[in-house]
Amino acid sequence: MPSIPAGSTLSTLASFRRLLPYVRTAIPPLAGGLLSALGASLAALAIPHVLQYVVDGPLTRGVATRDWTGLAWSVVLVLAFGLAEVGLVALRRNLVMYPGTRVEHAMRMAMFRHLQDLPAAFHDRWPGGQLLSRVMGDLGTLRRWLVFGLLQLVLNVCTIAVGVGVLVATAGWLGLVYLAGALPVVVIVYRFSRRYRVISRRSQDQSGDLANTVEESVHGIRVLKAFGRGHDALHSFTGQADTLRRTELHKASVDARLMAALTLIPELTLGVCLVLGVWLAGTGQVTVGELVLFFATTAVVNGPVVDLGMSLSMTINARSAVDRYFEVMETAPDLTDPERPAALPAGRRGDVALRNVSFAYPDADRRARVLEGVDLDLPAGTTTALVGLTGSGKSTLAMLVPRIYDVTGGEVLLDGVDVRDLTREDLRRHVAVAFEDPTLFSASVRENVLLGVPESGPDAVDEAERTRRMHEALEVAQASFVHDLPEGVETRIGEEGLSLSGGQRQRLALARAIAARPRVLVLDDPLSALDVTTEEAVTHRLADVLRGTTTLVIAHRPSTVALADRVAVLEGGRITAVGPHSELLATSAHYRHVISSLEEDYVSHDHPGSSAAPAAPAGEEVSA
Ligand SMILES: Nc1ncnc2c1ncn2[C@@H]1O[C@H](COP(=O)(O)OP(=O)(O)OP(=O)(O)O)[C@@H](O)[C@H]1O
Repeated sequence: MPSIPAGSTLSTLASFRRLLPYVRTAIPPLAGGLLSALGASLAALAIPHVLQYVVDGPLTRGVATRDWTGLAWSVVLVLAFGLAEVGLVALRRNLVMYPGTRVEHAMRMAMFRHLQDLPAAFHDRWPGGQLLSRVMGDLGTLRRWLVFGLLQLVLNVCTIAVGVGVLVATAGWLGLVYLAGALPVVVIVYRFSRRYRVISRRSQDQSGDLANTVEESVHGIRVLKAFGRGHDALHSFTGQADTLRRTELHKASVDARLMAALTLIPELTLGVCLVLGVWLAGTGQVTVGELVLFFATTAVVNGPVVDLGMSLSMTINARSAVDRYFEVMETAPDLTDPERPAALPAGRRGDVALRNVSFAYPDADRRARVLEGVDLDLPAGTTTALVGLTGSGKSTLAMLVPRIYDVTGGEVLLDGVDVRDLTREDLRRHVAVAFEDPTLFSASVRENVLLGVPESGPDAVDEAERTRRMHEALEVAQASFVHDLPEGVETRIGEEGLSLSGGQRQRLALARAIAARPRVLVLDDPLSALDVTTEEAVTHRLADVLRGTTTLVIAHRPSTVALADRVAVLEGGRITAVGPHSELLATSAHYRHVISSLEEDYVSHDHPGSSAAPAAPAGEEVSA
């Protein structure tokens, strides 16, 4: 499990206070809902008073005087209070329903936005399932608490307070005896809260882990099937599901013990009160009507005492949900826009320069730098292939240009401006990326390809131009297969393009980068899944399109090197040589070594039986 914070040291009140910005607009309707609920409770508490009046008044006198008017009025009053209770409960439901869903929606949107702003290092560390369970499950828990648990908690406490006040005022000692029953309740509730909080947090974390396992298994279903590991995945899932089940059972048993105590203690107290009450009435210290009022009121109060358990557990679950939500929200997005963003100079066309760049992954040892003192110029309009042995840091270097990660030291300049001084929007507009492992979204081919073409804003591109760009990009990327899809470019492709082949997905990702018409194109081995013929066709067309665009292409295959004007060699975290392919072959032993290992990989893994000849730039001979 990565270093995800567990639990919070904040008090419950301080923890909930963080909700204020989201619930502010919901406070008036929620308060209205609370008042309606309190009104309903008061109406319920008023009914015993009418009963006392009936017993001590009309019932006693009416039998002797046959005056039933008072009794009739009492019946009308009981009916009126009953109807008021029902009406106020309905009003409460209506008042709280919409604000609750609004708060949930706003918090969900805020979290999603925040997740987009969080650095790639955060997503390296946090499993998707944990985030999913926070965005979905925890916010659902919080909504239910806001519209039900919170109101219920306040309502229960108020009803109990008013009810106990009425009991003490009605029957003095008898009321105090009832109140004494609250002492063990307070101790039990305190101990329960401490215990339940730990279990509640554990259960929510375990739900997140389980969601993560489902996500990983579904995502990697092909690998699991290919290696016949479905059974192992099921085994691991069953283990986690069992652990969660045990935690839930533990939670339920702690909850049930509280419920039992909250049911038993008031009943026992009531038994003592009954004996005492009968004696008090027998000795004339209270009237029969007062005794009826007392016990009818305890009947109203006992319900909220029992419900207190449920509203408390809902509150504790909600508190864990709030903690889990803010653990994500309070993670600072370190890839932020500068306060005073710089503008790219007009008339320049994408010079990229890396100056004394060093980089270490956030969780790695600071001394274990992947890059150290990298200096590299990518002149505007040129194509540079980046080569190096596996693990030498090529992808890492490429990710520094679009600020997927920020440099640890040094600077990356785009047309002389540090990329950290640009807004991310500006940067994304000018730098497009295609990765080896392309992600496509559950959307149409058109939407996927045009992802980087702005629809609105100062650089908005009109619909006709968007369509033109899409067709051009699809043609360059040799992705004409989209026209054979059931609805052509309007066909929705599955999550991450799972319904397409690896090569088809790569070509769409490449088309997406091309359609964005960036100043700078970063291609991380974007042709690796293509067959020889398609690769040659794409390479040929790409060379035309790349003219005028500054391109950094990570080469895992000799053929990709063929695209480049120059080659940069990454070795031991540094750029050790830059120059045309032929020059490097003559001067750099390491380059020859890298190229020969690329050729070996190419022939033995990718294209057995083929030679590396097409890979070499025209007129060059590749040799180790
Ligand atoms: N997210 C990450 N967190 C920590 N270390 C990482 C991360 N990604 C890569 N690394 C490490 O950084 C080093 C460079 O990785 P990188 O992917 O940049 O190499 P590469 O040259 O592109 O490799 P390949 O040719 O195999 O794709 C490797 O040692 C790798 O283990």
